[in-house]
Amino acid sequence: MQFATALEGGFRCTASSDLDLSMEDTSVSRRFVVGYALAPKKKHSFVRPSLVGLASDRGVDLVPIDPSRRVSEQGPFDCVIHKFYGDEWKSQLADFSAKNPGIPIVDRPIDIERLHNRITMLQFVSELEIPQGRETFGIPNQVVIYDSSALSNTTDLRFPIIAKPLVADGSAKSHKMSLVYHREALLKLKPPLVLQEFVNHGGVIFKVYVVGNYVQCVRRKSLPDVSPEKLDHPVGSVTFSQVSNVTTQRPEEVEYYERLEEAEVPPPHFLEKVAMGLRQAMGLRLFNFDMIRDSKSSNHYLIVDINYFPGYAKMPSYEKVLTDFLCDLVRDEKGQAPTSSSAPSPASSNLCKHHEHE
Ligand SMILES: Nc1ncnc2c1ncn2[C@@H]1O[C@H](COP(=O)(O)OP(=O)(O)OP(=O)(O)O)[C@@H](O)[C@H]1O
Ligand SMILES: O=P(O)(O)O[C@H]1[C@H](OP(=O)(O)O)[C@@H](OP(=O)(O)O)[C@@H](O)[C@@H](O)[C@@H]1OP(=O)(O)O
Ligand SMILES: [Mg+2]
Repeated sequence: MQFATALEGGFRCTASSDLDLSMEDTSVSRRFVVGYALAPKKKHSFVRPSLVGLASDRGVDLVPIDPSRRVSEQGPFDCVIHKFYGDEWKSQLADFSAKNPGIPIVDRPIDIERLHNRITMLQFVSELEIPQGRETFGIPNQVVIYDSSALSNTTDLRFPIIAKPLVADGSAKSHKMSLVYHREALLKLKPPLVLQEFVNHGGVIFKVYVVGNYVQCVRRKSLPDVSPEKLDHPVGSVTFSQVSNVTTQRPEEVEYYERLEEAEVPPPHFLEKVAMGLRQAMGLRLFNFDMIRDSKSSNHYLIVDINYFPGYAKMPSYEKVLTDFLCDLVRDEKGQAPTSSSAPSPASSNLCKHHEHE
């Protein structure tokens, strides 16, 4: 049974058994060290002074891991968070884990890897067994293409189609997509690809951020709808990349952004069900998913993408949400709370309490 708590636009789903847990009885005072392994760009965007400061005030020190050295020779860490790709990194973590079996690694590379392939990624959504209520969800019709010869054999899909690289490994190439208006244009694409039906959705995408049991939905810019007339597009296809990450607003887009801010977000109880279902199915605690509302049916939603360790800094109050998560993680693993630098007595420290925001 889950509970949802309204919190600054997001909500926290709490397993009922967690509700009795109290942080008041911490008997040992000590600080906790969270090691983080992130690429420079991610480190810059995520490990902001505001996060480091809040975590530190709550007894958690964020310490960088140098990926070029053995992880097991760094630290000691009470927990590791990471976003890196490749076998070398995986074997580093395996070595660390073997030597430090009690230290949580968020999350397991084997679970993260399923998000690096756009087919296995969305299989989680298709397999989710959640009683569908007023709101329903699914994924767009899609096929995987391994070979150019298969490009002429995609009669099951309706145009326009989005062609996405099969591999989603964080490289610039893996974000390069094409919106394809007609069949001849398909033949120019380079497999391996996923061809996905483009679904008109009013130009708004919902990014649903999950941090453990916490869920927050934000609206973002998306591709505009394609009218039937536009299918006669002379160009055949257009390429685009990371539309939802665009930060500059052009003057002619003022009206669009006003509408974006007013777009109705999916109901919290629905988001909670999908988010917690995915969290459980994937075994991941740090991710977001991109969801669009089908313009043809006001209650039908499609999940088009799932990202591991997304750009949390773009989420309002991310410092608090992430600090709560790290405090809970340490508490759950160690059975004790970290000690706040500003709270002299551990007994008086309830800074990591589950429901302090209520
Ligand atoms: N099936 C679809 N129908 C309509 N629009 C779509 C569809 N799939 C993707 N889009 C649009 O294309 C954008 C990019 O798609 P997607 O999220 O799969 O790419 P990505 O590069 O992995 O994104 P991210 O930046 O989130 O990692 C989405 O944000 C959305 O605007
Ligand atoms: O660029 P940002 O940090 O904001 O985060 C983006 C993140 O880039 P980074 O992890 O390399 O930083 C992307 O990861 P890769 O697919 O490239 O691995 C992907 O998760 C996007 O969806 C994130 O944007 P958001 O979905 O939150 O808008
Ligand atoms: Mg996306």
